[in-house]
Amino acid sequence: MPITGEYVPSPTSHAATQVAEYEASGGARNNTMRGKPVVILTTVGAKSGKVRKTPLMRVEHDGVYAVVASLGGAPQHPVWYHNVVAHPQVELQDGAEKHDYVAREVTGDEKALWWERSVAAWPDYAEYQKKTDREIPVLVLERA
Ligand SMILES: C[C@H](OP(=O)(O)OC[C@@H](O)[C@@H](O)[C@@H](O)Cn1c2nc(=O)[nH]c(=O)c-2cc2ccc(O)cc21)C(=O)N[C@@H](CCC(=O)N[C@@H](CCC(=O)O)C(=O)O)C(=O)O
Repeated sequence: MPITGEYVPSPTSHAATQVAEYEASGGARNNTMRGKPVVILTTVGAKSGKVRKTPLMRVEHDGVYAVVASLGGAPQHPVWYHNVVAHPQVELQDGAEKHDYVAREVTGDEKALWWERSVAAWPDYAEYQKKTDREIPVLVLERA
């Protein structure tokens, strides 16, 4: 079910700009970070109910995606993580394709597998985890 409601762009200008250009070009422009592919996650605000869109590194395996709430290894989770926990029905745009997904946080062996896939896609995740005592959450997104 597509997410509807008032879209409020990120206050982080580079993120808001990346979302705008990515969406306006059907995923053809501003779709990478240092040459690696980026996806756009659409969530519903946990408190505001507003529509939020967040550029994230692309982690995918057999049509299943993972999103990594790294925030560069900051001590706190990114705000979008709380949105996904509160409203697991999300949308993800990967290039020209945008679909509905249901997100769930993974733990244990499943998290270890997806963490390996995440670091393979974006090696900096390993550095981020070394920077913080916070365990960086990984959420798996399966087609709704
Ligand atoms: C600044 C803040 O952003 P955030 O949700 O914490 O997300 C921070 C970053 O993760 C976000 O900027 C990412 O896009 C950064 N980022 C990545 N961040 C990651 O965590 N992982 C990545 O893999 C990643 C890749 C990436 C690639 C390209 C790029 O340009 C950015 C990338 C924000 O949007 N705050 C809003 C609130 C947003 C919000 O969702 N509010 C909720 C409240 C939620 C609550 O407080 O419970 C609501 O509306 O109800 C505000 O202050 O108005």
